[in-house]
Amino acid sequence: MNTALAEGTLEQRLHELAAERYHHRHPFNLRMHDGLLTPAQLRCWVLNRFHYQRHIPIKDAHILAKLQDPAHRRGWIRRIHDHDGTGADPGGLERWLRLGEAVGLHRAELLSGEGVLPGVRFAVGAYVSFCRDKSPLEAVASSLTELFAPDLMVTRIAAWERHYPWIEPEGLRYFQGRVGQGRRDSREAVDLVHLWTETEDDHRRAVAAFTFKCDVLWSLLDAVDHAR
Ligand SMILES: O=C(O)c1cc(C(=O)O)c2c(n1)C(=O)C(=O)c1cc(C(=O)O)[nH]c1-2
Repeated sequence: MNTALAEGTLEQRLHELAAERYHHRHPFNLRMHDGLLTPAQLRCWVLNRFHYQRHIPIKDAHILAKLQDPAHRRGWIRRIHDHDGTGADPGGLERWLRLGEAVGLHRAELLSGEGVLPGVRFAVGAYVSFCRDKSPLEAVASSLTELFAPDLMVTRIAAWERHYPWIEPEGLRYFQGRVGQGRRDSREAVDLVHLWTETEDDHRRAVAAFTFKCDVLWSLLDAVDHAR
């Protein structure tokens, strides 16, 4: 496959798919951005998203174990540090716990995992299993939804500041820090996917992995949206 052509085609296809299927279009996110969620609904989202969040370093450890090149492992291991913390940085999971407190949850509630909805458990479990069982190309390609997460977080930060002033500003720190990390991580993942995409079939599998991940994120929000 012509490399330049393949790179342009892959990114174009991901943008087309994201426009249809990425969770920025989910009705729950649209209501969040319009300021229509109750405090209880926002708390439900934060608690259930923590279940996703705490499994990100676990799925990244599965990916790390597949990488043969030390330079690739050196890059990927940073993702685990970003979430779990290192040195003076408490890490993204700790910032998410503080987000929980800012919306009125106790960190013990988040850490216990009680209250995680069945649909969220299934969606997150499917993502971890996918990264454990599939090829490095597919596992890394499934992270490419992160190409679209930073813009969504910028929208979310503005919407929270405007519509939910009862949330302590400290709660926004996770998203504020994640915008830059997400841009960097997704560019690195794009480079790896390009490196490993040699055939039409590789291209098809990368696109399928991205589509699967859009469905994971969408299913998670479906479960939260239907919670009573
Ligand atoms: O808040 C969001 O909308 C959102 C989306 C995504 C994503 O698109 O996968 C991630 C995150 N946040 C996030 O915070 C995060 O750490 C993250 C890691 C990954 C991944 O697949 O490796 N996605 C995402």
